[in-house]
Amino acid sequence: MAGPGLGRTEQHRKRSEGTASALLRKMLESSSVLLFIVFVLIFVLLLFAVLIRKNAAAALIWHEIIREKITNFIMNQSKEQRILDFVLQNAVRGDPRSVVDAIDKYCTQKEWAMNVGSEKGIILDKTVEEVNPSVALELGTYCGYSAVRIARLLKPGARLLTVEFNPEFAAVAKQTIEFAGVQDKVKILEGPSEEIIPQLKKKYEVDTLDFVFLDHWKDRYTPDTILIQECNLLRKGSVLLADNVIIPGAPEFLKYIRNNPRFQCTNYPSHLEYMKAEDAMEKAVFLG
Ligand SMILES: C[S@@+](CC[C@H](N)C(=O)[O-])C[C@H]1O[C@@H](n2cnc3c(N)ncnc32)[C@H](O)[C@@H]1O
Ligand SMILES: [Mg+2]
Repeated sequence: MAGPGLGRTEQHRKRSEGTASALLRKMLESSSVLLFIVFVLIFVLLLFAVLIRKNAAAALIWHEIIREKITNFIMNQSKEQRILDFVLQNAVRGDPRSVVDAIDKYCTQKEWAMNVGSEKGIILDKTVEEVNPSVALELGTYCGYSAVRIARLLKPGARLLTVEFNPEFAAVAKQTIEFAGVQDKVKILEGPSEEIIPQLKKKYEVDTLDFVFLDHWKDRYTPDTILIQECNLLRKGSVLLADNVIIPGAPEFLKYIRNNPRFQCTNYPSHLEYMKAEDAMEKAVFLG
């Protein structure tokens, strides 16, 4: 009688041991899977960190997509609003140079942004001083950084028309420009460049443009340069300056403008705003 009873207990014990070891095995298996995932994640993050340092495209994805979206979500505020807040708190009202410097400081130390930046800004300044325009056009206003940079160099009575199709960016730029005290020289034209350019003559009383700064989406550089010519907005000696011809890059524009006998081109090697990656600006003088 005792034998079979003991056997059942033994069987039960063995079954329990079996279940426990299966559970342990499962736990070990799942924890090694977890460990493997953690290692892969760390490896991907390290790889990405190296890529960010070495590769401008990876850095832009990190700054413009991943980091910016996370920060916007946490702070419930756009990066452009943060740039404006920094300007309002750190620059001097009515002093355009301090506005430019504050934006450069924010974008160097806190968050990357697509302003022309301090290094290429010097090329922009020199070109504006050289041309000394009465009427200037900027394609791509963003937060108003380059608009303030250009406007501060304009002679009395000269004006800058700056085109921006993103209403949020245009609103930030308006406040930046007003704070810098250059609002009398700058007019923000809200809308897509392809719609605004044909309106320049009649609606905005432009005869010809002395200076054009191309800094909007790169695939619009060529069609908008053609449109500007078709609308008879250039005179002999008008100067176009195109930013970011290397990064993000405007190869089609470079091909078009350098092979066009009506333009004389000069390339100014530089670096992508707030980064070490190589970039350049292309100047094109309209020969008539
Ligand atoms: C690189 S950012 C301009 C930066 C600015 N020039 C600066 O240096 O401070 C480009 C801007 O062009 C605007 N944009 C792009 N394509 C456009 C178009 N076809 N018409 C009007 N705005 C455009 C974008 O919304 C963006 O704000
Ligand atoms: Mg640019």
